[in-house]
Amino acid sequence: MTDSARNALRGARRVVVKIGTNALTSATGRFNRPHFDALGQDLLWAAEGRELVVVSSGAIALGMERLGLPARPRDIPGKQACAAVGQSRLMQAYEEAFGHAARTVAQVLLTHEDVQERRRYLNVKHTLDRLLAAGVVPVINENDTVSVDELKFGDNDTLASLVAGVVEADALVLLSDVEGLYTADPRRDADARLMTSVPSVTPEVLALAGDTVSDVGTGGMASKVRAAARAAELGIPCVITSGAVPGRLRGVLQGEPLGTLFEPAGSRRSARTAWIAHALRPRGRLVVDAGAREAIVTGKRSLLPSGVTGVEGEFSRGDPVDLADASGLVFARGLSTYDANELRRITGRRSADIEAVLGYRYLDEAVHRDDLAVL
Ligand SMILES: Nc1ncnc2c1ncn2[C@@H]1O[C@H](COP(=O)(O)OP(=O)(O)O)[C@@H](O)[C@H]1O
Ligand SMILES: N[C@@H](CCC(=O)OP(=O)(O)O)C(=O)O
Repeated sequence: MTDSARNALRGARRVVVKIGTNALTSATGRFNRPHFDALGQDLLWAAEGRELVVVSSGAIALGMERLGLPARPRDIPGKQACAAVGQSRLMQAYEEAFGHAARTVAQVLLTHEDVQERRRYLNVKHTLDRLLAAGVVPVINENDTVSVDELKFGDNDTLASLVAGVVEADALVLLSDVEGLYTADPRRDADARLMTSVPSVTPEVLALAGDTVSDVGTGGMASKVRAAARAAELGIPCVITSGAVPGRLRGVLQGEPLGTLFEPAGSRRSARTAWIAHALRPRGRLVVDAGAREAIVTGKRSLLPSGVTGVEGEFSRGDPVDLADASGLVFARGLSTYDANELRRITGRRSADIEAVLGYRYLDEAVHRDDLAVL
């Protein structure tokens, strides 16, 4: 499997590359321009004959430097102000790196809501598709200046994996300041060994990755492993490797055994199912009986009101809801056909009774199969 996944990387036509703050800055947190220029060469190489999407961090670090701040601000407005200053510096650097080769870049700033709401998700997808068709390299970052805490992706590793799903990428490469996932944090443990491949992300694998120890990065290795797991689940191979060593990206896309490869799960889930499973925040929860759970998980059927035993939370039509069994275990996520009050009134009823109870009927299903993702 590892060999075929490495070969798949060589054949990848649409690639998402995430560049972490640590890959752009020196140990003192300053923008490392010579290093960025070398990285730019790798990116240009990657963009040749492929569709390349860059997800780049660095706005806050570059803004901090320009504003002369000694440490990363802890408060949200402080971070937002740094990002506003740093983002234009960051784009200027990408403009120059790609401009030398007459390649065009585009700035795309996203918040969680942009991939949470179906209409906006499609807007993002269509825009990115159009940019790629025109040979443009989108450079994406979180829209730090407008996003508030609850809306934040939290880290650009998550954003990159969501973007990989949105554009249905063939490969995701996360560039950090380490060679990949080690058996322990290599900064703290000299005996830590590099894992060359991860067939599936188990709780043991997740436990290897610590939180960030640097002042400039936010996600740490743990967020990279989670992002890699999400990509793998979408059927997208993901490699974590070093952006600090020139040529690593090139080598990975040539199928060389570099970094840590997270092997893709067998089948590729449809973009829509992936969006429901991963990009949405549930607004409520439907508790279902054992028969309904069985029908959904094994029979790949819709959820009917007759199988619903409880409705928790307040949500509107079309909102994402978790589906839980009687023990509280969440096993699926979907879009509710009815709002919470409507569902409470038709809970346990046959679909044929919906109209008599509500006076109208949208669909027979509480959650339609097409709007359901089993987790
Ligand atoms: N098991 C591990 N393997 C590799 N790196 C680890 C591990 N656990 C913790 N880390 C730390 O995670 C850091 C990378 O995360 P982060 O600082 O968020 O980088 P970035 O800015 O690239 O997103 C590494 O420098 C390393 O010290
Ligand atoms: N959006 C922020 C980066 C957030 C982030 O995830 O940083 P990192 O962990 O370095 O990838 C910025 O541009 O500074």
